Amino acid sequence: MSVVVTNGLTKAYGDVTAINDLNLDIDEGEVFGFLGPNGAGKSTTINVLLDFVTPTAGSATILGHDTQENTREIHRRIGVLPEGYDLYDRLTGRRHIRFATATKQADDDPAEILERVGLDPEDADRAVGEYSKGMKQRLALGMALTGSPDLLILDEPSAGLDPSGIQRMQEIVRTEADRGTTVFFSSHILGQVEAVCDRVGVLNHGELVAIDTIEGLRETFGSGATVSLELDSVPESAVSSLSDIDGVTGYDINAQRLAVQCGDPRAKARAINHVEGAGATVLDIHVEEAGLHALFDELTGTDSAIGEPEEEGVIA
Ligand SMILES: Nc1ncnc2c1ncn2[C@@H]1O[C@H](COP(=O)(O)OP(=O)(O)OP(=O)(O)O)[C@@H](O)[C@H]1O
Repeated sequence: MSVVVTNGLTKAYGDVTAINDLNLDIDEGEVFGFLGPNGAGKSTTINVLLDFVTPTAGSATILGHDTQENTREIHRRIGVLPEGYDLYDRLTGRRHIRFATATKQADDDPAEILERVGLDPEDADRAVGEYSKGMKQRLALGMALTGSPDLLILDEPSAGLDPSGIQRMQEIVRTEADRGTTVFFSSHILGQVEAVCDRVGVLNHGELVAIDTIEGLRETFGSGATVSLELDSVPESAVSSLSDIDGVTGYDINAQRLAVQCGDPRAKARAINHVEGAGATVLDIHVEEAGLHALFDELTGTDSAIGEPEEEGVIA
């Protein structure tokens, strides 16, 4: 069953087209990564889905309801972790969860939810004004989880989280999906999306430039792999016609090591057979798949290495 559907969804702010003719169809239980650099239109899409912003053209449905007509019913059945959430400094974490639970007319145990997002029982009774950024983010995720939502909309869910918080958040996302919840996971961090998402839509300047699984994107955009062969010798005949092999896009020679760039997965075996056919003995093989960075740089025309935190790829 389709849970999120957009048809030609478009939103312009004056001369700026924030999203243009967006067509999405996201299934029940799917974790859908919505990936794009800053200003791509991710938050605008979420704001339109939540009916906080009126589209200029097109329409959208969530759980079969028109987003502009059945807003109340939709909001009752979804959990949202927005980018700039509002928390009340003077209220405790527990009160926030109680408030979210009451709004959804649910009966969640606040202690269970707080434990799930990794907030200690002592912190549950502290005023949120004393919380760190990561603790606030955990609480906001907990609020989104109340009422066992059919759809979770998460905007940059890892913001402010430490590595264990990120791991916990990712586990929650997968657990929710396993129980049938659809997750709309918006982020500009490649590693996050790759770690949890079944499918990815890449947004750039308001346009959906690709939509597929990560593996599918790799195949379609042919970012390929480099096969490094350690040889006993590098006969001239082994390299002279290497570029003629279907799917081989280039090569480098460094002493006895031959690195062959393959745009097509099948080219790897062809290159090895070719080299052996020319009389060389392959002593060792190392295959390096093209990084996701190259793939997304290609899709968005950005340099994802810029502003990259230690372990994450960021499109910036
Ligand atoms: N209220 C607004 N008024 C005018 N322009 C806006 C408004 N909101 C968004 N925009 C413009 O729409 C475009 C898309 O912005 P949006 O916030 O949706 O991007 P994003 O992908 O969420 O970016 P980020 O990753 O930085 O949060 C940008 O060019 C932005 O300047």
